[in-house]
Amino acid sequence: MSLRLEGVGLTHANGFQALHDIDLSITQGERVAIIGPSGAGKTSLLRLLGTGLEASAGQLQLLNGNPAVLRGRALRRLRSRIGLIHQSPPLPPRQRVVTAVLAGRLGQWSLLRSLISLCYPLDAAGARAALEPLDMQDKLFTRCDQLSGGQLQRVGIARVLYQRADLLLADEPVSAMDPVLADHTLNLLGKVAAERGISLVASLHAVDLALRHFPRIIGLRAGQVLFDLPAERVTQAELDQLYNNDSFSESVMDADPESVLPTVSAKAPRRCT
Ligand SMILES: Nc1ncnc2c1ncn2[C@@H]1O[C@H](COP(=O)(O)OP(=O)(O)OP(=O)(O)O)[C@@H](O)[C@H]1O
Repeated sequence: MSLRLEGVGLTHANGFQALHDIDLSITQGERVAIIGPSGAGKTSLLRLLGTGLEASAGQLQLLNGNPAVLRGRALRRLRSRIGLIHQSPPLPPRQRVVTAVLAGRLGQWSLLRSLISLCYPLDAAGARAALEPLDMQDKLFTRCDQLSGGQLQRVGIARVLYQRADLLLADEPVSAMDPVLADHTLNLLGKVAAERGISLVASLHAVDLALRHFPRIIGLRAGQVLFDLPAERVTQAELDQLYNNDSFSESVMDADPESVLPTVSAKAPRRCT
């Protein structure tokens, strides 16, 4: 069992309850996409699974450990086994790509080795190997503040690949990538997870990518699981219910079509002739 949640709730520091009574089991090796409207709680759930936030109710088991009772070295060891891919990787702007990737193993190295690696890359070949499948090897010594959003996301992914985590969590991992790169990157993550027999849990706004790359889909809405289904059983009706937004659909319905259409078509990409 990679993870199990029983009656889990999450209340943020300001008192807002982002997750309600979540029951969920993900077995070793499963690949699961979490989809749902903006504000549904996808990031909150992934941060909880990444031990960045603590559940305010219920029980959470991660890689057979209970993060709520772990402290000090035991908690650090659990964290070092979880690879968290951020939508916007929090990388120091002046850091070189090689150092950012090698930081994936800081939690597994001794303090001395970690400090040396931060100043002098001890395993540049390992970092290059992690960057290669993402076509980023030529940026090995580039500073992070000289990368595009999609390139930064790929560095964040290379860092987690280098980490060799036992559980992969990804929050909108391809949101800044073009469609071809996004497809390639999700293929790669799925392949790595399958080869290593580890679970991959990713939040995605692109429903087509979720359905294509993940065998199991969890629909999250207003902090609750609306459905948890094999990808082939997710229907259009389920998606309509998941993304239903009364305020927007009413305002679009009420609007004069003439006033809406020109705005939409003005944004649409044009074919080259
Ligand atoms: N640190 C925080 N403090 C207080 N409320 C928060 C915090 N982080 C998120 N929230 C609230 O929790 C709810 C869920 O937010 P979350 O970021 O998990 O949603 P999401 O599904 O990832 O959204 P999006 O798709 O827009 O990224 C939102 O209403 C948000 O305002």
